[in-house]
Amino acid sequence: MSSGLPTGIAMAFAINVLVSVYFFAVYRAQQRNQSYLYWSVSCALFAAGIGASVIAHAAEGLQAVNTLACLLLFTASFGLYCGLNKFELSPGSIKFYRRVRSIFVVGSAVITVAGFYSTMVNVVASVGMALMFVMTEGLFYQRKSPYKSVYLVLRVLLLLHAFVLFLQGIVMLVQMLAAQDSDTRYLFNIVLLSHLLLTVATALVLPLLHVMNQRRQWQKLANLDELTGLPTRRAFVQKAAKSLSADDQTCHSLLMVDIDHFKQVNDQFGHTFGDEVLSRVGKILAEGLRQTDIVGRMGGEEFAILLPGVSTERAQGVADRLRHKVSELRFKQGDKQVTITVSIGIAVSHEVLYDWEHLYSQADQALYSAKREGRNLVYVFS
Ligand SMILES: Nc1nc2c(ncn2[C@@H]2O[C@H](COP(=O)(O)OP(=O)(O)OP(=O)(O)O)[C@@H](O)[C@H]2O)c(=O)[nH]1
Repeated sequence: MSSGLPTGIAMAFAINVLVSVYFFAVYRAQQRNQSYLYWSVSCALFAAGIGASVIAHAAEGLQAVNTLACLLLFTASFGLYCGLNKFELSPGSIKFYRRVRSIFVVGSAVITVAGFYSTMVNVVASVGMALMFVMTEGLFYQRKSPYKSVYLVLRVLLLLHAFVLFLQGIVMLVQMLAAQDSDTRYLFNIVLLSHLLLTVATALVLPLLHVMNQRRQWQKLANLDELTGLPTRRAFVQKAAKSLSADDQTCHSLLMVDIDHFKQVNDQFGHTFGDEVLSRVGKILAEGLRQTDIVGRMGGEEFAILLPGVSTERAQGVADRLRHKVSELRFKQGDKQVTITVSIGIAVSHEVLYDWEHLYSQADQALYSAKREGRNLVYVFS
């Protein structure tokens, strides 16, 4: 061994032990998220595999230890796959997992058998691990994620490591066939280096991504109304104002929808019944809208719908359809059937960069007129 090799090995060993302990600590802190446990075990196995291969090299002839080292390293690469397969940001399909598990079982058997042919075992292990890293990279393939660029770092490192492992396997095979014994330590150092980069990247990137994703989900939940699952007033106003300020639409229609005599509904049938009414009306309003339309619960029994690029006539048609659909709802209360109605006020912006407050106030006035005129009506602000 050159003087550089033991240093590289010692570093790889130490870093894998450290990262293993670190992942285990994160596993305990992160409500026992299994991905971290897999990665912790995977790093511990890498460290053990590195240790075993050092022993096998130091004492020539310990072929069984060399085989054990290969098995440990191969299992470690499978552990990395398993952790990412369970990671909420890159969940793999069960079918794909079963295939990879079969490859792992077959690969382990082949390594064990190849262990009887001294050098062959290193070739098989190198190629097997390369395959495992390619499979792991496959977990990100075509996956939609808001953190694509961060994942790109991991993907590149996974493929790079797979490539150098594969190269190492090929070089060892050629040497074996040519019965040569030239120096391949430079390649081994490159393998160690690329693995080191991968280990450090997973240790830094994955927990960070996890926290970022959790924060994103909490934000999403905070923007949704618990009862109806629709955006809250704040979230709706934010989205609507953004949509209004976009200059690619010529007009926007805002519909303010309010359940009629909802206080009576609550008083007569109870708050739980009132909640069910709100929930079902929310569903009806959200149904059949386009992707660009925005619906939200403004509070109490009031909802709002913004229809970008929709003129007065079409908005009136949508409002009439919704009003009709709500009036067709049937709520069971004992042996009675209860029906409800809604009033809708419409305001339409005919200018680009129409002010949100302005539009909202006009739709509210139209809604007030609909209520005043007898309810169960659609009224357009004029
Ligand atoms: N069940 C239930 N009731 C709610 C909720 N939020 C607000 N309310 C009730 O909604 C009712 C609104 O009553 P009002 O503002 O007087 O309106 P209304 O009775 O519908 O009368 P009009 O709008 O004029 O037809 C109140 O009784 C509130 O307590 C909720 O989340 N669940």
